[in-house]
Parts: sequence; C-alpha cells; structure tokens
Amino acid sequence: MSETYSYLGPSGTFTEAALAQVPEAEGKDWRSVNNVGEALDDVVSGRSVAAMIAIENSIEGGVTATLDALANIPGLRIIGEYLVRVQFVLVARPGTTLDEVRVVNAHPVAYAQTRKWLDANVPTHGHIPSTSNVAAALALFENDLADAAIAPPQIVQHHALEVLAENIADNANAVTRFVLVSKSAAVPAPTGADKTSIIAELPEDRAGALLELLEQFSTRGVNLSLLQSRPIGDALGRYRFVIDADGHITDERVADALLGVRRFSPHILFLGSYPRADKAPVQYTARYDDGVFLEARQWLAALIAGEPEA
Ligand SMILES: O=C(O)C(=O)C[C@]1(C(=O)O)C=C[C@@H](O)C=C1
Repeated sequence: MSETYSYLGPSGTFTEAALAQVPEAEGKDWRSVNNVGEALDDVVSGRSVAAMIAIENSIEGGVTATLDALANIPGLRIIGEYLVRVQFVLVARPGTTLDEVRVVNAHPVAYAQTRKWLDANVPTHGHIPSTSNVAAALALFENDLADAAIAPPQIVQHHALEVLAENIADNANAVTRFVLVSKSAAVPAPTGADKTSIIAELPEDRAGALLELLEQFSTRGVNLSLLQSRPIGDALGRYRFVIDADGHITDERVADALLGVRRFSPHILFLGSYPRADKAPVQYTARYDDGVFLEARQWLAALIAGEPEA
C-alpha cells in the first residue's frame, strides 16, 4: 500500500502548499480532509503516515483547533515545520459587484486576517464559516447563501470566479506556520536548528506557578518562541500551556529543562523535536553548552566516587 498524507483540502489550500514542501510526500497519495480532527484521526488510525496541519498564523495567533487536538489526542509527534506566506482575494460568481456583497464565506482564520479590510469595505457583511479557504470559494457554486468568498489568489486559475478585490489581508506579510504530524516515533537527529514543543499544565492555582514553569527554561538558557495558554476545559480559569523551546531534546540544556518541567508539572506532553522551518541555528550562551553540563555531571560522579577535587 502506498503511503498517504492527509491535509486540509480541497486542492489549492495553503495546507496543500505546505505539504508540497515535504520531499518525502512527493509522488505519494494525498488525502484531502475537512478538518484538523479528521487529519489527525487518519494518523492515529494508520490510514495516513502523517498529516499537515496549520498551527499558528502571524496575525491570528495559534490555531486553537490544532492546539486543542494535539493536547487531547495521545500518541502523536510533530516531525516537521513549514511556513507558507498567505495572501487573500475576495472572489464572487461572475457578474457580482462589490456593492452587492452582503454575506462572505470564509475560513475563520482567513476571516480574522481580513477583518480590517472587510470592516472598511463591506461594513455590514455577514460571515459564513467554511472548512477551508478553497471550500469557501467552491461553496459559491453549490449554493447562494453567500455572495463572495475569501480565498487564495490562485483560486481563479482553476475555477470560474471573479476577483472583486486583491490583497485584502490586514498584513501583506502574513505567514502561517504548519506542522507535519505522525504517530509517536523516535525523534529525528538534531540539526542545530531545531525546536522542541511541549504542552504542560501548572500544578495548582497559586502565585508564581507560571513563573516557576518558565524558570525551568530560563535557568538552563533555553529561549522560548511560543507560549500560548489554552483552557483545559474542565473548569473556568484552568489552563494548559503550549510551549515551543529553541533546541532539541538531545541538547543537554533542553533535556534538563524538560526534566525540570516533568518534576514540576502534573501533566506534560512531549510533542516533538524537529527542524525549524527557517533553519536558523539555535542561539545560546556558552555556559549552557552540552560540554558544560557533561563536565558538571562528571564532577558530581567524581565526588561520589571519592576522587580528590581538581
Ligand atoms: O490551508 C488553508 O488554505 C486553510 O483554509 C486553513 C488555514 C488554517 O487552518 O489556518 C490555513 C492558512 C490560513 O492562515 C487560513 C486558514
């Protein structure tokens, strides 16, 4: 059986563009799904070897459906990170003019990224959420509930739609970050430009608990690139934290920080260590180098063995 990769479809989504960056997926079966849960379920059930899912947008922030699914579905690993520049156009059935637009189909994350433009140019619009950017546009052919859709610019190359407005994103440089997720597997070897993702809960509701969580990283010289709280869901005011740390789990400072979180947090989930999309080498101060940790451990072993101190 050929290997299958799941992605949010239909064909033409930014998620598909992210999957196109994965050399291992080239020439394999690509399965278009309707939501993140379905994509991850494909991985859990073994229907697909991996799924590409959006995790963060530079304007809208964390994709909550993804962060919550990763927290709640056991046995998954992030094995890669990919960036896609996102741009949007407003499209409609041929013949529609902008002043006729009352209702807009849009994926919620795309909608959030184009709100300023919509508020300025279609101030009284209503919004129908879609499962993806391409699905938003294709729904215009299936029913007339909406007059226009927010879609990727390439949509008009494949479908008979008219562009009513270009570059409608609130930030022309918006980027969405995607991750490739597989079943739990051994972590790939470090590249020197890696990221480690975890989700951790705080021990109890007390002053300084979050600070203590963050100290696990700061005292080992580990920089964080993402800290996002998500409600655990069982009671008001209870949160878990999604954390991206610079470095690889086999880096001594990262491993030591994770051990610290493990001792402190009632629930820690390791999501993976994987190469950063921007390939930027991890920066850290020399005193947190692997060699310094190893030397300290050797010193301890020597003390225990009764060797005289150098
Ligand atoms: O991949 C697509 O095109 C999508 O519709 C999904 C998605 C997302 O899930 O965040 C991806 C990127 C954009 O920022 C908006 C929507």
